[in-house]
Amino acid sequence: MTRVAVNGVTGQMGGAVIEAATDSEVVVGFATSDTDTVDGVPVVHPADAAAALREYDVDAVVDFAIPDGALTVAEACVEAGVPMVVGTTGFDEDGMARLNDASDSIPLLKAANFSQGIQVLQRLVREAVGTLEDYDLELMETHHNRKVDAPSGTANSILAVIQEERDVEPVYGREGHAPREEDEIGVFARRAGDIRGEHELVLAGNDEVLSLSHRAEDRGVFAAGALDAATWLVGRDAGWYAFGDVVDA
Ligand SMILES: NC(=O)C1=CN([C@@H]2O[C@H](COP(=O)(O)OP(=O)(O)OC[C@H]3O[C@@H](n4cnc5c(N)ncnc54)[C@H](OP(=O)(O)O)[C@@H]3O)[C@@H](O)[C@H]2O)C=CC1
Ligand SMILES: O=C(O)C1=N[C@H](C(=O)O)C[C@H](O)C1
Repeated sequence: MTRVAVNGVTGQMGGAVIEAATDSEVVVGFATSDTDTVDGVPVVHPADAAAALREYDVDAVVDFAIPDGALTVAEACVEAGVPMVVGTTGFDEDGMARLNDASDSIPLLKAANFSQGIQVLQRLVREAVGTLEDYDLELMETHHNRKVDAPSGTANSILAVIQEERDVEPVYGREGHAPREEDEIGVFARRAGDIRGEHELVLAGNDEVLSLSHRAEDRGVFAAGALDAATWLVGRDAGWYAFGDVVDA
């Protein structure tokens, strides 16, 4: 059984990871709030993460927190020589560079979305955008009202795939007199209720519309994917890995 530490253990995804851990064992969690345990899992402050990784003999860290917290724990993973699965989204350029630096020393796998459906959606997006070359593109995502980053990490990763196929400029919402330019892609983020995560790419020609969409119905899908990634990552060489490496394995 993989011995896992969960960063962001007091959060929505932290709880989902504890619940999904049947083939692995969550032995410790990290969070800043003054909480001793979550579902029987001891909670340690991220500042003490390196010592805890050793004390609890952790095989891999699964992270769903905030960028600053993820970076603190990435540095602890480097210090303790423990692989890390990063699920947190919303890193800036400097944060991404620091994760990259960490991956020089430890195996680090980062994914904006740990569902298998999104992996397939990314392939379909590439094919559709590459084939329907002159169709207008619009990208939409919807999440729960507690999500802090926008657009979602998944929407940004879909946009990155699109931009590998086509030279389009994102326009983040429209207001007032805003006619559509030929080379633009509208990107829209909605926040409401407890929606787990919905993504849709619309490709519109003059007489037809193709819509590619995905809806996560339970956080357990992300938690299970991240735990699979953690088990897969143990024993790998230091480096940067993607969820596709796990799904294709
Ligand atoms: N890749 C994927 O498949 C998915 C990614 N996500 C991403 O995961 C992240 C978390 O989402 P969610 O669980 O909904 O968010 P929550 O707000 O519910 O949880 C965030 C957690 O981070 C903790 N935290 C805050 N500051 C720090 C810190 N400095 N160090 C360590 N932990 C800290 C919080 O606890 P405390 O305040 O006690 O420190 C809390 O436990 C988001 O970036 C989200 O986009 C979400 C779902 C799927
Ligand atoms: O915050 C969330 O909830 C989610 N975040 C990820 C993202 O930003 O893409 C993945 C998923 O959509 C849920």
